[in-house]
Amino acid sequence: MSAQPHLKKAAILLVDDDPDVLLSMALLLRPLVATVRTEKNPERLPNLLKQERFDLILLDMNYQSMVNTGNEGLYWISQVRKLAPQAAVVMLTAYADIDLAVRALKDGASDFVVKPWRNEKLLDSLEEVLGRRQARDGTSLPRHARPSVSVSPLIGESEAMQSLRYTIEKIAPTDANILILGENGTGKDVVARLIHQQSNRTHEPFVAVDLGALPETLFESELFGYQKGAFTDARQDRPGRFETAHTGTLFLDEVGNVPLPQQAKLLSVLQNRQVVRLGSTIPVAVDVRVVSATNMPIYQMATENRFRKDLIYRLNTLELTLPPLRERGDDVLLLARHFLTLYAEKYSKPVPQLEGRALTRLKNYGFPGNVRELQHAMERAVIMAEADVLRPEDLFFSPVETVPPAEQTTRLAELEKSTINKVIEKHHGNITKAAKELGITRMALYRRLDKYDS
Ligand SMILES: Nc1ncnc2c1ncn2[C@@H]1O[C@H](COP(=O)(O)OP(=O)(O)OP(=O)(O)O)[C@@H](O)[C@H]1O
Repeated sequence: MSAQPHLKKAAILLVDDDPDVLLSMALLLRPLVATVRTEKNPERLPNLLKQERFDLILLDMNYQSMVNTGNEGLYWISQVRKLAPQAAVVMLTAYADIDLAVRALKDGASDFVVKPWRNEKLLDSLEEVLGRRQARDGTSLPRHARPSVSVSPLIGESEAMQSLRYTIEKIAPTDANILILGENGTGKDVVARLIHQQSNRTHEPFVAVDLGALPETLFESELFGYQKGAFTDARQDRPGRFETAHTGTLFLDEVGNVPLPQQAKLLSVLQNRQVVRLGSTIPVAVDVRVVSATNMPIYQMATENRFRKDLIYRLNTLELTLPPLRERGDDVLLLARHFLTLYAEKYSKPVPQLEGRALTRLKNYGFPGNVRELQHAMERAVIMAEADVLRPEDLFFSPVETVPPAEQTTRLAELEKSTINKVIEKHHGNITKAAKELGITRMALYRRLDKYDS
């Protein structure tokens, strides 16, 4: 165990306009701290704090470019407290500024360090501040580490779901890599988080990467990190997701979308359990449990040489397949009621009742978009429902899930055309009355009729 366990996991930002101070602090801290950033110009703080989350900010009280009253320091404490309330602030002050340091403490700083500092003393102070902060708000220190990851409840009492829950309980604590298969919206993300939550790594980081949304060009820098100068925009060293997930769980979502050349790189990191940041030659050991997920037919892809078999074997020490919603029997109703209650509360509406024809419609629908589609349909129903009991018409199942876009447009146009014809027939060809019933102007109705004629 490291003598400074909190420092080891922390992300620290150093702000001082003296480059020598920044350099010597960074040299001292880098070997001991997970992430160290330095910033010369305090004006950049608001931007930096929006982009990144820090556990501790070491802030100088005086800046030469400004009036030397120490008020700049106090001003910046107040800004940090607003923009990054989770971060502890430690002030750097000159010996003569002790009164000011005391004011800084009153304004919310956690401690102060007097320049010139003694290295051991500085490290002790930072470690102590980080420890106190963790005890206070129960957050563990690395950016992504929380006592437990936030997980939606896994609802379902069908046999398939009960057996899934049992399997998760059994495999979560094993540390084996897990591949989760299943159609879109079946709950792969929820299950990945649950596995982390029930694992021995629960207090360590859970880091999720959507590989489907990651452009090929960013794959390496995002996953493996980079060293300052590795490419034009690499202004600072940055750890990748593997390093950030160190000692925790890395969730590789949409792993089936990774192109072959990147698959080789991923495989090599998983085999060697170390990453080399872009622009560096020094390997960094990483201890991560990898949970991955995909809705692609990954085994078929392997037979077609579109996915590496050896990579599958690294990922699927254990494998889970989530059943589609249409195979979960009455779970559809449990989930529907769960989402109706959830959204009724969110939108401050009464919980609509689900019975009769609406219930039948729900039971008979196939849910190609699975739980996500059901969730959206229930949210919409809560917003649109006009009575206490839902009607079948209140249940809108997205055609997007079932019909390709071109066909949808044609279908909508057909629906519109037949509705217009029916209304005109009903009014025996009286365009004024038909337009009124349709809620459009006569001109608009004529334009529609022209369009259908052409
Ligand atoms: N069993 C469940 N109980 C409650 N909510 C669920 C359940 N399964 C899924 N959900 C909810 O449905 C939505 C979709 O789930 P999730 O994102 O986990 O699916 P996914 O399989 O990862 O989808 P994709 O393949 O598109 O990434 C989420 O809002 C999730 O909270």
